[in-house]
Amino acid sequence: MTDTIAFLGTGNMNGAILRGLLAAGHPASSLRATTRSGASATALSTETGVEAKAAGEDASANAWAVEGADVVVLGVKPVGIAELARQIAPQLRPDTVVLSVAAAITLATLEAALPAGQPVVRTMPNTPLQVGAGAVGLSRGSSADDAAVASATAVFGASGQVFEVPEAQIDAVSAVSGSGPAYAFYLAEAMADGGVALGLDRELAVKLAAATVAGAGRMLEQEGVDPAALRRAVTSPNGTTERAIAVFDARGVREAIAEGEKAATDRATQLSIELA
Ligand SMILES: NC(=O)C1=CN([C@@H]2O[C@H](COP(=O)(O)OP(=O)(O)OC[C@H]3O[C@@H](n4cnc5c(N)ncnc54)[C@H](O)[C@@H]3O)[C@@H](O)[C@H]2O)C=CC1
Ligand SMILES: O=C(O)[C@@H]1CCC=N1
Repeated sequence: MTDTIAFLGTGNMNGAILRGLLAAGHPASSLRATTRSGASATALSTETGVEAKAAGEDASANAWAVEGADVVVLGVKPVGIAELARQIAPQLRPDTVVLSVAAAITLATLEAALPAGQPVVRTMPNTPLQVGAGAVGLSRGSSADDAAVASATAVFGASGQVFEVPEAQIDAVSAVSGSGPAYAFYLAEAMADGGVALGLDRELAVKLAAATVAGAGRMLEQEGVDPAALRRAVTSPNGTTERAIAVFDARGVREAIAEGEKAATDRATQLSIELA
C-alpha cells in the first residue's frame, strides 16, 4: 500500500525528495507539504499538484499535514527541527515514522522532542534525488524497527541509493554525499572559469564544464565502478591531462578536499552540541 507522506518545511531538500517521489510515480494525492510562506505553498502546489499549506499564514498547517500520515519528513533548518517535532507530537499516530533530513540533529534530540516509543529515522539525503540519482545515509532510532526503516527507505528508494549506517558515521556521510553535490558544482564553476581565462566565451565554457561533469557522473553510475580507473583512462602517458593532474597534485587539491570534508564534520559536531 502507498504510504501517505507529509513534508514539513518543503524547501530545497524536502522539495527534491518530493519531486523525486513524484517522478518515480508516487501519487501526488498521497503527499502533503508545508512551507513557511503562502507564495511558496501556492507555487509548489501549482508545479507539483501536491496539496500544500503555509505554516506562516495558518498556524494549523503542520498539524493538518501530519494528521493520519504514515511518514512525516522534517525538512526545516537544523535550528528549527526540535521545535517543529514538539509542535507536531500531539498529531502523530504511535506508528507514524518520523524522518529528519537535518544535518547535526541527533536521534537523541529528536527522540526527546517526540512521544516515547515513536519510530524515528535520522537521514542525510542529497538534492540529486530530484533527478533520480540521489545518495542517502540513514540511521534508525531506538524504536524504529525493520518496517519503519523500510518505510523510510521507500521515501528515497525510487530516486536514489540508500545506505543504513551507524549514527556515529552520519556526519561523515553528510560531508561526502550530503554536501557533495556542492563540491561537484564548485568543480564545474572552476572548470568554466578556467576555460574563460583560456579565451572561451563564458556561455560556452559553462556548457562544456556542465556537460563534462554530468557525463562523468553518468559514467560513475556503473555498478562497482572505480573512479581512479576512469581517470586513468583519460590520462594518456605524457599527454595533456597528465600535466593538469600533476598541477592539482602539486597544489594539494586532494588534501584540500579531505580537509574540507573534515571541516564539514567538525561543523556538524559543533552544531549538534549547540542544538542538543
Ligand atoms: N540543501 C541540501 O542540499 C541539504 C539539506 N539538508 C538539510 O535539509 C534541511 C533544510 O535545508 P534546505 O532545504 O536547504 O533549506 P530551505 O530553507 O530551502 O528549506 C526549509 C524550508 O522550511 C520552511 N519552513 C521554515 N519553518 C517552517 C515551519 N515552521 N513550518 C513549515 N515550513 C517551514 C522554509 O520556508 C523553507 O521553505 C536542513 O536541516 C539541512 O540540514 C540535508 C541534506 C542536503
Ligand atoms: O550545508 C548544510 O548544512 C546542509 C547539510 C548537507 C548539505 N547541506
